[in-house]
This record gives sequence, C-alpha cells and structure tokens, in this order.
Amino acid sequence: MIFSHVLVVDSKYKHEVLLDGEPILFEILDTCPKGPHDVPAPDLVQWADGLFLVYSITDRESFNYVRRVKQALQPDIPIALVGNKADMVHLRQVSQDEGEILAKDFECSFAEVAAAEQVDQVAEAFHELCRDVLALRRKAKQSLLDRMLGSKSIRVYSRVKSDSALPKD
Ligand SMILES: Nc1nc2c(ncn2[C@@H]2O[C@H](COP(=O)(O)OP(=O)(O)OP(=O)(O)O)[C@@H](O)[C@H]2O)c(=O)[nH]1
Repeated sequence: MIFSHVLVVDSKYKHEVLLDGEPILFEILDTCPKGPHDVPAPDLVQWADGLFLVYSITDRESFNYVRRVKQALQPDIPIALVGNKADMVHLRQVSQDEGEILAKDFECSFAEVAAAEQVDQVAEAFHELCRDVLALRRKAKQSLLDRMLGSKSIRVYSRVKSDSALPKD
C-alpha cells in the first residue's frame, strides 16, 4: 500500500513502517513554498492520499499560510493540522486553542509537536493521518459494495443436517 503526504520543500522521502500490524510505505513529498503566497499546485494534492498542514507555533504567518493553503486547495483527502516547535513556548505566537479551533473548522486531527526533540510525536501524527486514510478507503470500499449489491440486505440460509430432524409444520 502506498501512503503519501504533502508537507510544506520540494523533496521526496520514503519510509516503511508496520502500523497496527500492517506494512505501510509512506511516500512523503515536502513542498517548498517560495514565499507566503506560494500555494502548492493542486495536482500535488491529487497525488497525495493525505495532507499534513504544518505551521510553527512561534510564527503567526505560518499559521495564516496553512489556512490559505486549505482554502485554495480545498482538498478532499484526510488532513492533519500540526503545530511544530511546541518546545519554544516562550516564543509562542499561536495558542493551542487556536490550533484546535482551526482543526475543528478543517474537520481534521490536530497535534502540537516538537519535531526537533520528540520524534515519537511526529511519528504518531503520521500514524494518525494514515489511520484516517485507511478508514476512508474502507468506507469507500464498503459503499461501493453496497451500491453493487443494492440496498436490500441479503440473508443467507444454509441447511444443516439437523434441519431434517426439525418437526415439519
Ligand atoms: N526548537 C525547535 N526548533 C525546530 C523544531 N523543528 C525545526 N526546528 C528548527 O527550525 C529550523 C527550520 O527547520 P527545517 O526542518 O528546515 O524546517 P522547514 O519547514 O524546512 O523550514 P523552512 O526551511 O523555513 O521551510 C531549523 O533550524 C530546525 O532545527 C522544533 O520542534 N523545535
């Protein structure tokens, strides 16, 4: 299975993990905005299965940037909103509440992480997004099955040997 994500530098990474017992290959595309109004091209988002919107809690402009990206791209794939540099609280410009409110607005997951110090937090954010991608796939598969089989439920009855011993009515 290929899982992809778009972040905010123009390079690709691959990383394989075992997630909930399932092997997952992450293909990570880190998009590099040239400036505050340089929004990633829509085809990048079409390539991805999930989208990471990362800002720095010490940089209000980066928070505004992810808001612009979401508005410009309107992605219909699972999103994770991530506030980085959570260790630098003394320089905080974006509160945790603001991050949570924006995530509610985006209907997506939210985490504050300190990527430079806590690799586990970053991994967990990736895993959460991956679970959302897999859940969406399962849902899409189920609704395809439902459409193919029709809305009527199908009951399966199989005659077993002891049936013949049942009294006939
Ligand atoms: N204190 C702290 N510093 C961080 C953290 N994450 C990244 N940095 C620092 O922030 C700087 C930018 O980090 P990059 O990994 O280059 O981040 P980027 O998103 O590529 O940043 P840009 O090059 O500005 O796009 C580096 O000096 C990192 O060491 C963090 O969680 N805490």
